[in-house]
Amino acid sequence: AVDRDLSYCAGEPENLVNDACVSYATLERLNAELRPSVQYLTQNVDFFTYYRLDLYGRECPFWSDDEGFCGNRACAVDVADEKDIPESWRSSELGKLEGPKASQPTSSVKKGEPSPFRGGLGEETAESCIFEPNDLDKRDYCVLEDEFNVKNSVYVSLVDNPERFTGYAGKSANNVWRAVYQENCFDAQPKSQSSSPLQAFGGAAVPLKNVMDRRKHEVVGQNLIAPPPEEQCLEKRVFYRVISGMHASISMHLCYDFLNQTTGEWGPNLQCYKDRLHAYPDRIQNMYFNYAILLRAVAKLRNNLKSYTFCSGDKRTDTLTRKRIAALTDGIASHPQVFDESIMFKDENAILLKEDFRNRFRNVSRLMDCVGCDKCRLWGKIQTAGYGTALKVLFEYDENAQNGENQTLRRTELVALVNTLGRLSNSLYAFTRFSAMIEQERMIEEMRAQDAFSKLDKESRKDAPKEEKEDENIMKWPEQPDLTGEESVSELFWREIEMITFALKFLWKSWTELPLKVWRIYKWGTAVLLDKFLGRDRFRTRAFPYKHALDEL
Ligand SMILES: Cc1cc2nc3c(=O)[nH]c(=O)nc-3n(C[C@H](O)[C@H](O)[C@H](O)COP(=O)(O)OP(=O)(O)OC[C@H]3O[C@@H](n4cnc5c(N)ncnc54)[C@H](O)[C@@H]3O)c2cc1C
Repeated sequence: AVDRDLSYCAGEPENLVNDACVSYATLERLNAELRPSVQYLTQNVDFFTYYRLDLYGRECPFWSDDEGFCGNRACAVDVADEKDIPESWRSSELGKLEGPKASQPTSSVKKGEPSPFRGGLGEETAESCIFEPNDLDKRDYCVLEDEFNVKNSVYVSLVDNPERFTGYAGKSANNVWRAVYQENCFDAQPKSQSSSPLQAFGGAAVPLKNVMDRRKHEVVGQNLIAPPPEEQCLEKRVFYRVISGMHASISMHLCYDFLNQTTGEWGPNLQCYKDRLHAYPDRIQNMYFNYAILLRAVAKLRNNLKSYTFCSGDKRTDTLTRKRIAALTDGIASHPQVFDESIMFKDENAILLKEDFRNRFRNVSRLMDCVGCDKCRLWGKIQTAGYGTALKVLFEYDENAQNGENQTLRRTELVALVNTLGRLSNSLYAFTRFSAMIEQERMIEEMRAQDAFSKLDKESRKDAPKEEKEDENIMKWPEQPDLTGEESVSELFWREIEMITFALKFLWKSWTELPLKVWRIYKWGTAVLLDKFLGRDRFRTRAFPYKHALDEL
């Protein structure tokens, strides 16, 4: 087990997060600075607090798992009432659309092109507010929610459905995690579509048995799949870090917002944290790594988001939302870059490797339909979409492109990206809280040990002979070096003064203690006489209270 103070946060450059260009300490500082901004966006700004998704309509494309469904109340999702949603996002508005190609004003739709929409949207509703293409763009790293699918999609308030402990566990959860990690088993030579254990996106679903046969990749021990060795290429290491960091962040949340089944109260569960994360510093490192790549992706969107249409139906709200997100992107951009994506996908296999990477990540996002708990599925989908969007921005976007050259993010992507950053920000915060609890626990244990020691010490002093204790009260003559005959007058004078002072103190002490001593001697004498009179021989063992003084004489 690694404690925070052993390997983390001691400053740069020794404590860099592997494969990122930033230390733990810097990421923690950044999080302290940016957290209020991220919290505000994800808790208070409508654009980021509602997510539209097909929560119940999609079947797991890889296996059938009828028994894996979680029936706990904590697994349920409260669906938002459409009345609470800005008008331009409602089904009635979405229903007016036909095509998938509506675009943000900054995208590459050329002037004079026919409108992609069939129905009139009303003056207040920009086309860009309602688009959500339902076909996969070749640059996408995840299979996005089809917001355009009016029939099956629902709006969910992310504030009312926080990610936390649900009790979802067992075979179903384990199967999903196992399949997610198996996406990391890249072949030696990247292939474009078919090298994934689940078959790349678009391929036929593979039965679970085949997926499970891949267990040969596993190591017996801590992780479901061994992390790729350091000598493996950066891209494969990054893939693993992203999924392991996401898993760690989910575990962090369920441990931090845990249901105490005895008291019915929600709160941090330190043992849960110890079991799942504290003992595995690599998992925590991957969580920090994810925070770094999310920060970099959001910073890269800085220019892009300046002209984004937020579609609340109210221009003032849109302007405020834009200002809020600009405060976040500017805040990140005011610090040195924390991750350098430009060094990835550079060698001769780059194109195939990137396609393989993308297909595998799409499969991870599709696996979220196999999660048997609604709440977990909701947050699983948001986070895979958030990481998918971050990867797309990192590897497909040009930071310095002019308006319109980069593909504009869909609402689903941007909401997922910012909420995933919010999740990681919370995870880092929870990590510092858990670390503080562990430190507190260590200090309490130390104090207990000290307490036990001093009790033992007291006991042994109690058993020591009384005379020794009383010796402490004896005044000792000041120690003075022997006279050599060469002392100066002033030295002799001060020696004398010291002796006189001591003698005066001694006299004072003797006089002030005299009544107490007389009382003690009187008590001792009467007790001895009484014992003698009663014929008891206890007086023989009764020590004279000033025996030591007599001994000295
Ligand atoms: C997508 C998804 C979302 C979920 N969301 C929630 C939720 O919101 N609330 C909730 O209560 N439960 C949620 N769960 C369930 C939760 O993640 C666990 O699966 C469950 O609590 C059982 O935990 P476990 O101890 O069996 O280990 P799991 O977390 O299931 O892990 C399985 C195995 O993976 C390995 N492993 C664990 N963490 C890492 C890591 N970071 N890096 C590498 N390897 C690792 C270990 O070998 C471990 O034994 C979710 C599950 C999934 C698949």
